[in-house]
Amino acid sequence: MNRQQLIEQIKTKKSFLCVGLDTDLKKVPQHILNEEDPIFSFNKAIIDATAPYCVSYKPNLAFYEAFGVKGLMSFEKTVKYLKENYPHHFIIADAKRGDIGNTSAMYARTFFEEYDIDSLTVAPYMGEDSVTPFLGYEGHWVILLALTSNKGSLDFQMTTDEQGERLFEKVLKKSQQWGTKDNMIYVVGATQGRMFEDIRKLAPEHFLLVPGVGAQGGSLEEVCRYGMTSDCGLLVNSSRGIIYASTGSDFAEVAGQKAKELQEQMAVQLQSAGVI
Ligand SMILES: O=c1ccn([C@@H]2O[C@H](COP(=O)(O)O)[C@@H](O)[C@H]2O)c(=O)[nH]1
Repeated sequence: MNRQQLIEQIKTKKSFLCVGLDTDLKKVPQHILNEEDPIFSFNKAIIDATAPYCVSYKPNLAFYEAFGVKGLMSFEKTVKYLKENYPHHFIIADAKRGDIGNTSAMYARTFFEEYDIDSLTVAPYMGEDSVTPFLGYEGHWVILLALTSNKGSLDFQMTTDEQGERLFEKVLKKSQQWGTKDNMIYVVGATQGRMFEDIRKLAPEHFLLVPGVGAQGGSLEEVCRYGMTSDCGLLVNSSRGIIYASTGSDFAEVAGQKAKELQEQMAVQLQSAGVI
């Protein structure tokens, strides 16, 4: 999916919601565990219930790899289900990859050729040759970690050099020599609040993937106030806040309601920013 198509989807659906498929068998309703492929069954129900309200899905690979080959098969089935039934939803593989060049090239092959997923999260800290192998795929995106939602973002990302430049700022500047707003998105945690102002000084037009609304307590309103652009420029993720809103037999219905609530708040933000 290219940038223009993503923007069209956001405007049509009045939503920039990304539903996180962090499927944890310890948290899914009991009856799902009787299914042949419980992870896929859970995902399918969540996807069918939330698809009208979101533009994107983000399976986090950790939740699939934790179950070895079986987990990867559930991941593959989920991606295939999305592509066949909801081809206009932007798929993010949250795998936080990145290695020396030839190894990154194999990761790129996995996600962009084998699975043909729209985008992949990548860690920037091994530098240019670890990121550029992901950038040669038309219609596919690198989502580079810039300023993450966790407390540990203070440990490295917020540290400054002698000139007072913070490490996340260096990442934003340097990486724009490798990729463009048409193939690179940055991760900025919703918990970073007003820091979106600083991010926008360096990346005024890039899309931002924003995890941290919901379970981590980030504010959608604040993210929009400081981070929204005239094209929206945001994909806001919620995983646990949607998919585990109910652990009963009504889990999918309640997930749909939660996604709808977020979509309605997003429509208000898009309208007041003049995006729609
Ligand atoms: O800075 C980051 C980068 C990635 N994540 C991931 O996003 C989701 C958030 O899940 P919630 O349940 O909505 O908190 C999860 O997959 C994280 O690994 C992040 O939270 N922060």
